[in-house]
Amino acid sequence: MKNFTFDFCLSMKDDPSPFVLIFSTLFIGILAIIIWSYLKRLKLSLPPGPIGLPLLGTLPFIDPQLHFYFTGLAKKYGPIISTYLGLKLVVVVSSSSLAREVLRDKDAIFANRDMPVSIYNLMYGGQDIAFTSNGPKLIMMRKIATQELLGGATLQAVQGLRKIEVRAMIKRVKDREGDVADLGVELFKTMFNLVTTMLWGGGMDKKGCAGLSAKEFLEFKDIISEMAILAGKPNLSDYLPFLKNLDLQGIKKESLIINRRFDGIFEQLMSDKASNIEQKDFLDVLLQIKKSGHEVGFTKDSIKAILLDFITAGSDTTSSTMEFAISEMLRNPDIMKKVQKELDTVVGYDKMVEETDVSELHYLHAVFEETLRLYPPVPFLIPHCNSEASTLGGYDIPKDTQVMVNVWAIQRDPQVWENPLVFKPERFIKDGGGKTYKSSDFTFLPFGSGRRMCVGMTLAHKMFMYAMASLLHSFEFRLRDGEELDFAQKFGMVLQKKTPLQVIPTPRLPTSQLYY
Ligand code: HEM
Repeated sequence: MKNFTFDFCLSMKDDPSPFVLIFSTLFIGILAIIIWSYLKRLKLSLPPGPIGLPLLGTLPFIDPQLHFYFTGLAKKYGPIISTYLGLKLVVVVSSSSLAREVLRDKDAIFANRDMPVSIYNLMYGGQDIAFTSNGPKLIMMRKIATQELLGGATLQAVQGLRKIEVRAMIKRVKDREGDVADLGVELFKTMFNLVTTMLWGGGMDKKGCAGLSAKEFLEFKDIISEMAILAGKPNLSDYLPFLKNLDLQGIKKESLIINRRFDGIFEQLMSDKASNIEQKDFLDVLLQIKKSGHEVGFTKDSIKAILLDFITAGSDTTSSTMEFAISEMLRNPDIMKKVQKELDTVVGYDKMVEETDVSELHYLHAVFEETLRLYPPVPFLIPHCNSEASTLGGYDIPKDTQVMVNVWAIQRDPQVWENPLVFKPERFIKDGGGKTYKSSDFTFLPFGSGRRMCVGMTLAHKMFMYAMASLLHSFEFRLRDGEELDFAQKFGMVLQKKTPLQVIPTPRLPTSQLYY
């Protein structure tokens, strides 16, 4: 042993091997990074939080169910915490006053995004709306989206499309009468079809839908869910940039595979468009803007990224909200009865729900808000990032910190909400002192607030109300014998139910013809 050590040292002295050179350079580099980040931290007054290990920070200790993890830390350290995940400083705010500071008072500073490797590879280098940095290009993209696709006038004009999709869903559920229906899949399919029809004039089962068969559609549902999980998954490459090229968890590889699946479809759609100028939909508008050489500077890839943004942001969020709402109503039959009583009064018993009925359904609207309170589909918003050094709650926040607004915790804060864990739509009824997601007190912000606020809020509201009203007016639902409701969640960029909601539907309306 003694000889071996001696020989090794001698051989190093004489002629250090490349391995030894690489190893020592790496070691010195990492040591320098650790000392540098430690000194940097010492100079600043950062929010409190767990320190973690050198280099890795708290990365080895985090629970992938981040909404539980950060809410637990807030209980220990207070409403603003900071921690290093690897080399990245992450700040999480969990009170309405701090949310106001991020999203209103310092909105212009905190409106950038911190792009994970998964999104970079999924979204064509992050050229979509959700990951474009704050600035003129973002303002222009949001303006096009709200004016051409998601604004009041356009949404009014495509009311007929919503009717087609919702009625098709009712028919599909009716066909499962007495059998098990997977409501999660049905609701997702309805939203997916609606969004894709608005985008390029075709959902599943329609000509021009890029040839998606029923089997391929189910694969797509899984892929979109997978994307949301991937995008929310802590990735070593995001937190330890020197590991980026190693892709230790395979997240980059998986993201690229998903991107290629979509890319094939988008290429097909765009070439179909070139030979078909009769239809006018969102893709036409984007292609026209690209052709006109508009200052926003759309490329083929940025158009694909925007399409993907709408498919992912638009389908899962709304359908997952509906799934949680029905689950809560199955757990609370009195609430279900109240909703159905309201439907029978407003709509009647001898016809199907029309979208024009929806504005009278105040109790169902309260169910929508209460579901968004307890199960916000985007529990930390899409993480924000600051374009310059700033402060929050009096603490220093260095430039490019990842800032997460813990909507999950804010909307369950016992100081704001009485019995916060109880599902109680009445708290949103006006004479019960109700709040609304459009109000600006920052205690209820499922769609965010400020310049990065969700652009699909009105569509989500319309679809939730119309689809839920139609389902609950048309059917009674029950679980299979001996089955229990499960409210466990899968954390990702979009929060989803862990076990899909499968129920047995029984028609409520007097004649079968109404369903077809
Ligand atoms: C219940 C349904 C929905 C919820 C709860 C929801 C919530 C959110 C939230 C919290 C954000 C991030 C806000 C922030 O980072 O500050 C967001 C962004 C976004 N949402 Fe939604 N959303 C829903 C449905 C939709 C729909 C239907 C669409 C479009 C079809 C859509 C499109 C977008 C887009 C494009 C962004 C990015 C905006 C930006 O970064 O500037 N969302 N949404």
